[in-house]
Amino acid sequence: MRNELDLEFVGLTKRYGGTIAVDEISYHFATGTYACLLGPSGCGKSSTLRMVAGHESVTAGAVLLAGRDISHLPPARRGTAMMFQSYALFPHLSVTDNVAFSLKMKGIDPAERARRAGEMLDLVDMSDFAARFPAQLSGGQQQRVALARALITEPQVLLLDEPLSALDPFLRVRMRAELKRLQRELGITFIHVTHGQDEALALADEIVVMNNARIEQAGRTRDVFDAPRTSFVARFLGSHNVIKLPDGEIAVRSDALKLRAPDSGQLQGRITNIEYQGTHVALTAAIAGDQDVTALLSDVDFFGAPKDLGEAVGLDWDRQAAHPLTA
Ligand SMILES: Nc1ncnc2c1ncn2[C@@H]1O[C@H](COP(=O)(O)OP(=O)(O)OP(=O)(O)O)[C@@H](O)[C@H]1O
Repeated sequence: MRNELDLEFVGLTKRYGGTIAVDEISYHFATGTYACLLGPSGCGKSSTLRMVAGHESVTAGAVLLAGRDISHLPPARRGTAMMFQSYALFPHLSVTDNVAFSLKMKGIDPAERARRAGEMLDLVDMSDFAARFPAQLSGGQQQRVALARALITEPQVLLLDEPLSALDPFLRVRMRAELKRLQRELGITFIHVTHGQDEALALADEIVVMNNARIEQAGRTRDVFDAPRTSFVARFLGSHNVIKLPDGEIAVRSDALKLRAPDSGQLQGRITNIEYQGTHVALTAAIAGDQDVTALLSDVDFFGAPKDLGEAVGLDWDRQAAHPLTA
């Protein structure tokens, strides 16, 4: 459903000289959506985000927010705020002054600035660190300050460019939950750029998968994951097999492939790898046409009827688990 505060890309295009970084992409983000722009390096994610933020000019097309074309407005007047990959805090300013910086630029008086910065630090659970300087904070703490600094402008849309990439894996998972909590509490749209599939699946209500400057597939996260339309999306999201059959290519989730006795099932294969993954066992089999497929079996199923390398197996799947691919 459309809402007057929604964000929309209309034929959004970015060229750098002869390089086309973003090629006429169109998409509508409902207000309050957590969306991830996902894709391999160089596919145009950051350029898209920077055009929304106003840090990069729009070559053609438009970014609409709340019904107005913001494509040519200065960043501070767009209703968006950006949180960068490197948090880019001012080293010589305290946490409070970093957070309050944009209010100072707007000429808001010191008492009001301190009050609103205090509220924001509370929101990101950093009140105890208000007087510290950035160098006295951990990476995760600096990131919370950067979030508070972006949110103090009360944006309708928060733009996040690889916000978790500088954190260690443990902290990354914790901050992921924090981001989701914040987005729910604020009810605003988050557009989060990542090349991590896990991150996108964990956070996003909607994912926009980009490839070669275009949107390859987009929609509700589960809809895209459950029914990839192209081999690129199936491979990029992972956990899928792309299988070439005589009548075309299909994607089948690894956990939907079932083992059968040799000479039964839809495909015949020979086991080439068995990988124990704790709760699951990933079993790879070579099938006709020099292809590999992976079946993800629960540990109980696998160890109930263990297999050996080199054994012949049949492979099968339910009809609704096969998704025909267009390319
Ligand atoms: N300032 C620039 N001048 C020229 N070409 C650029 C510029 N910025 C980006 N590009 C090119 O535009 C394309 C898209 O880059 P962009 O940074 O948007 O990709 P990305 O998907 O964000 O990649 P990454 O995940 O590596 O950050 C790439 O081919 C890149 O080399």
